[in-house]
Amino acid sequence: IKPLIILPDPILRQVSTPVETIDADIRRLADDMLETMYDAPGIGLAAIQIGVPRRLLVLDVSKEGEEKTPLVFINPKIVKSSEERSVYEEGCLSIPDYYAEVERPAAIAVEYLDRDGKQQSVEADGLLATCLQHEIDHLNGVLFIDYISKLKRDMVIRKFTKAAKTRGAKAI
Ligand SMILES: O=C(O)C[C@@H](Cc1ccccc1)[C@H](O)SCc1ccccc1
Ligand SMILES: [Zn+2]
Repeated sequence: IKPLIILPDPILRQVSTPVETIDADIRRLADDMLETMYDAPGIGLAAIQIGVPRRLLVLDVSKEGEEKTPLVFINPKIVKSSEERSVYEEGCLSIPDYYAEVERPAAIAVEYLDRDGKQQSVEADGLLATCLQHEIDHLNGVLFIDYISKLKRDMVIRKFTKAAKTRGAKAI
């Protein structure tokens, strides 16, 4: 289980670089990310959220009590987005306990490499489409609070900046 990077850490704003070779190290990183995600608990996690600026994300949108379906997306690319849009109340493991409604394309097509380095493509809608777009945003240094009003975003950043100071103080 790896420590999560929390707002306002500037690492979250980095653009992650493509994965060159899919080897045992990348597969171990993906497994570490899945373990960290399940522990949070969350339904998605991008490598940057544990401080690794690589274009790799994991997700599992299976429901409670259902068979787990962990998915690994390497160098994902959105190749199609529907005109139709949907709204979800989103959260983020890097912005704990803050939720806001975000509107995104309702359906997308994504091309990516799987954990064996095999080229894959998937058509997604519903929560999978929302989660995939949320995670791919992370790979580009974009956070879901970038879709809310500037007023609200500045309030959230101010709140987390203050908390970071007190957290730092406590550490001392
Ligand atoms: O990337 C993350 O921080 C994990 C996100 C993924 C996510 C955000 C919004 C909508 C869907 C997925 C979540 O914090 S995981 C926690 C969670 C679980 C169910 C629904 C919403 C958020
Ligand atoms: Zn997030």
